[in-house]
Amino acid sequence: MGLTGGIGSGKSTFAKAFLAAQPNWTLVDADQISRALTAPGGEALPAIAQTFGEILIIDGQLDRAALAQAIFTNPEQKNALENILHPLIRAQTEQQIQQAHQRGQHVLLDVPLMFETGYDDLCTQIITITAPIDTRIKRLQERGITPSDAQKRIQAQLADEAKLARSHWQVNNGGKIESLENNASYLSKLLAHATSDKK
Ligand SMILES: CC(C)(COP(=O)(O)OP(=O)(O)OC[C@H]1O[C@@H](n2cnc3c(N)ncnc32)[C@H](O)[C@@H]1O)[C@@H](O)C(=O)NCCC(=O)NCCS
Ligand SMILES: Nc1ncnc2c1ncn2[C@@H]1O[C@H](COP(=O)(O)OP(=O)(O)OP(=O)(O)O)[C@@H](O)[C@H]1O
Repeated sequence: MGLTGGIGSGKSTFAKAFLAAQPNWTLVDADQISRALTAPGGEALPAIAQTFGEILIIDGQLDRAALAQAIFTNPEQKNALENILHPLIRAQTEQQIQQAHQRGQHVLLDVPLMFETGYDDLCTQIITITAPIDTRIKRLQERGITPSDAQKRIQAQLADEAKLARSHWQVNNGGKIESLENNASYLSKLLAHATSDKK
């Protein structure tokens, strides 16, 4: 089952509530995989240093804010970073999905760039979380992301309308967090029932 939505839409919050209701499901999270690849000692760091300069890595730690500033203001730099990271993220995602299936678990696959990077091929159905852009910007601000940085990332992503045209389920997260959690729990039960004889 695929899960997507623009930055700050509520994917992680939804995933947590979805999984809490279904112990036989596991989360595969492309953002988490990407962060592990770029954490100290991460597999992608040497190539990032070579392409963007050693200056971006301080005491083994990637300067994520500086790299974000570089890629979200320059499409060529964004391509260069994606060319390094996306094949590695894809390989690890497929590996984690395979391992989960071998354990007999169903997978909730959280990928912010689901359609942009063709991960929809891996999914039988896709849930898209939506919320008005100004609401998302406000929520992201509480997480320390400035409105202008949030706007830049939103502009680098497929619009909600295009995501919804290729999705099976839309969950609106324009309201209270409890309402998102209730919808996640409801949908997880519905989908677990529908997929009870499949992986
Ligand atoms: C630029 C980086 C270092 C900024 O790190 P930061 O800690 O600020 O953000 P984080 O990785 O937690 O991502 C937060 C959100 O930003 C958005 N985002 C990240 N990368 C991209 C991208 N290439 N295009 C569009 N949106 C993106 C996503 O909505 C994501 O959920 C980091 O996002 C990165 O390495 N991006 C490239 C890899 C990628 O494409 N990841 C996202 C999909 S798998
Ligand atoms: N309905 C809501 N009301 C208030 N705050 C919310 C609501 N839903 C999510 N949030 C908050 O908004 C922020 C973004 O939510 P979350 O991390 O779940 O989104 P995301 O889509 O996973 O984000 P990202 O794209 O950055 O990975 C979090 O701080 C979360 O606690």
